[in-house]
Amino acid sequence: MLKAGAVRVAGAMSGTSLDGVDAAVIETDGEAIFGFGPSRFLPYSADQQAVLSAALGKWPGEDVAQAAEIVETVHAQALAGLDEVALVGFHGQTLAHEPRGRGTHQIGDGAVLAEVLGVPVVWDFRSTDVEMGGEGAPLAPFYHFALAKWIGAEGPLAVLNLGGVGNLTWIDPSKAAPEVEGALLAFDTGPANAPINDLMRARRGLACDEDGALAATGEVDAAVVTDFLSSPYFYRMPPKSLDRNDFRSLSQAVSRLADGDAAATLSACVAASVAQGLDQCPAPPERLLVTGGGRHNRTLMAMISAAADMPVAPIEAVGLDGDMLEAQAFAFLAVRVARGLPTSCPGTTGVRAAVGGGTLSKPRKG
Ligand SMILES: Nc1ncnc2c1ncn2[C@@H]1O[C@H](COP(=O)(O)OP(=O)(O)OP(=O)(O)O)[C@@H](O)[C@H]1O
Ligand SMILES: CC(=O)N[C@H]1[C@@H]2OC[C@@H](O2)[C@@H](O)[C@@H]1O[C@H](C)C(=O)O
Repeated sequence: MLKAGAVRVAGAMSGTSLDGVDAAVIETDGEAIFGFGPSRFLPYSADQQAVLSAALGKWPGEDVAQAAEIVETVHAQALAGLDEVALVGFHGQTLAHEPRGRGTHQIGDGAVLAEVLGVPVVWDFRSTDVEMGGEGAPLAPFYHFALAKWIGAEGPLAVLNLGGVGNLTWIDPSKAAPEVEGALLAFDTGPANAPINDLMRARRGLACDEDGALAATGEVDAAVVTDFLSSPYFYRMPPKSLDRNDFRSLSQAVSRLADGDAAATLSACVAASVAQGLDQCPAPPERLLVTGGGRHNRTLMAMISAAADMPVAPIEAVGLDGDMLEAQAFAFLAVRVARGLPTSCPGTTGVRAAVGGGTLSKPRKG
């Protein structure tokens, strides 16, 4: 039985690591969470990944039709039959992100998906925020706020997502709503899995440093970490956001290192940027809960625990699913858009005022 006011809604996310599509169902009214439904991960094939990878960095007007079709098809497959839902939140695939320049570009047409699934779809979540002077990212923080309430947190806590890029949300759960001043501060911490994956692909032909096994064998080159931390990005006050391939020079910086040392050094850079991010929080969080694929990397997690001055744990410690959090977030945000509630605010994206992004596309009848 659905709680009064709640809807069953699916969300889907194709992240910056280009591994595939996460899809998950939750029950929510866009403010509180009432329950979690089924979830599914559908990987891209190597050929599909190659097409998506080649499309990275492209902007509207450039030919990305083949990549967009892949994104729409794999999402349709991941969402079809997942559960009976009233609404879908569809993030799409980010190809390029330059909020202070050319904007933000996600591919995948929500109107097409609405027709295929026969369900209303909310999509294009980031453009309005950027048009209103915001970073357009991160957007999961409003969901993190609802999760903090769900787990009954009382003091400030932080959620770290280790995807292709890392992002951190500081939450004061004593506030009444996410858009209230002082409830949230959120920003991208720096590169996370993307440079590690790129190294593994180039040196070993592998998708990632499984469990951090390679990094565990290496020595950290401290000079590379120090140089990385001197980037102006780390001195910018949050909110702030990154494109997947910002910090491309980091790959160059480890090119002369042996494989294990390079993996250890990249992981240490990620941990150092997380520590830097924690220092930019308004007050020390009581704990750091880690979500996203990087929490499976034991070496990276150990480095983050050593660098952070607080308990660090995968988000499973509070009964949540760290592999599906972002898909759930876009389900939650879809309901907020449908209800006309904001999805970002000055504390999460630097937008001028709280704003709701997203386009609602309904399937044609008949
Ligand atoms: N067992 C593992 N060991 C090491 N790394 C892992 C493991 N499992 C997943 N990962 C890393 O997590 C990545 C996937 O994480 P996730 O799905 O959170 O990223 P994403 O959603 O694509 O990115 P983003 O949050 O930036 O959009 C993989 O590409 C890999 O680097
Ligand atoms: C532009 C874009 O797609 N950014 C992603 C990316 O992946 C992680 C980090 O960079 C975060 O800012 C964001 O995704 C999550 C889901 C967010 O918006 O909260």
